[in-house]
Amino acid sequence: MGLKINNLSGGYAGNNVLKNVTFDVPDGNIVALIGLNGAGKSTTINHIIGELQPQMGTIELNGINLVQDPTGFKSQIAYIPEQPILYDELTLGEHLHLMLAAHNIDDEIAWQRAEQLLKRFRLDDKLHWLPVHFSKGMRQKVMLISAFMLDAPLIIIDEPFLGLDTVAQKDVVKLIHEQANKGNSVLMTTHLLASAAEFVDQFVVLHDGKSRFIGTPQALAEENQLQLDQLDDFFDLVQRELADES
Ligand SMILES: Nc1ncnc2c1ncn2[C@@H]1O[C@H](COP(=O)(O)OP(=O)(O)OP(=O)(O)O)[C@@H](O)[C@H]1O
Repeated sequence: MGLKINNLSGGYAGNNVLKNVTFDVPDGNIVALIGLNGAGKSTTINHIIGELQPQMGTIELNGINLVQDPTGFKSQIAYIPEQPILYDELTLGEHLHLMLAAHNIDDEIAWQRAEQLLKRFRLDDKLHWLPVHFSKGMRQKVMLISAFMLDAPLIIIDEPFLGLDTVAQKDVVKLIHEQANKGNSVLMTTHLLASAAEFVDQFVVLHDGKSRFIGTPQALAEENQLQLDQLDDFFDLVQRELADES
């Protein structure tokens, strides 16, 4: 089933941002939410993680409605924010244990997943390190490990490549694929359209709080008379269109 967003309108007190946003992230699919700055990507994610209350519409994950059963809904989500959130006084190991406890996961398998991820990101000998010792990219990797070890039905990643070296970026793409291959849903935001086009199933283009296009990378490229590897030019076209309209 996966994530179903139906007719979502919402935003912040006194600022209605989203207008009738509808899209799905089916099981095993990778969907990238894209749009210019201020289009409403973070606002959509804030609604999905339950930080904002919808004015209208529904958000369901595997048949569980966010408003009717917020705990059941949120227990199915792993979320990686754009800016890492770490506690200064907790070591890397303690962060991972805290995340597992918060998700009520206490099993050997989850910890084995964490150990594999630590090795993959070359942090396996740094479990005793405090955040003050981490570089920006390492902080981002801690967030990635904390989220991917949960094996959640829906993983949400805000700008997955931000601050990562090219080796780690490739690792993230592999991890995203692995999640999808297990049948989990992946929702991400990105400004790197041509790179994302290589591995996402669908793009959802948000513009001014509305979903303006939903389809495969191929379809988005064709609609805009671009090659797939030219998709980074898409927003230049949108900007030009907006300038012509005004
Ligand atoms: N806390 C807030 N209170 C009121 N309005 C907000 C708040 N956060 C964002 N907005 C407004 O909501 C609109 C959508 O912002 P949002 O952060 O969702 O955009 P975005 O697509 O994530 O942009 P970016 O690419 O810059 O991250 C913007 O007009 C913004 O000014």
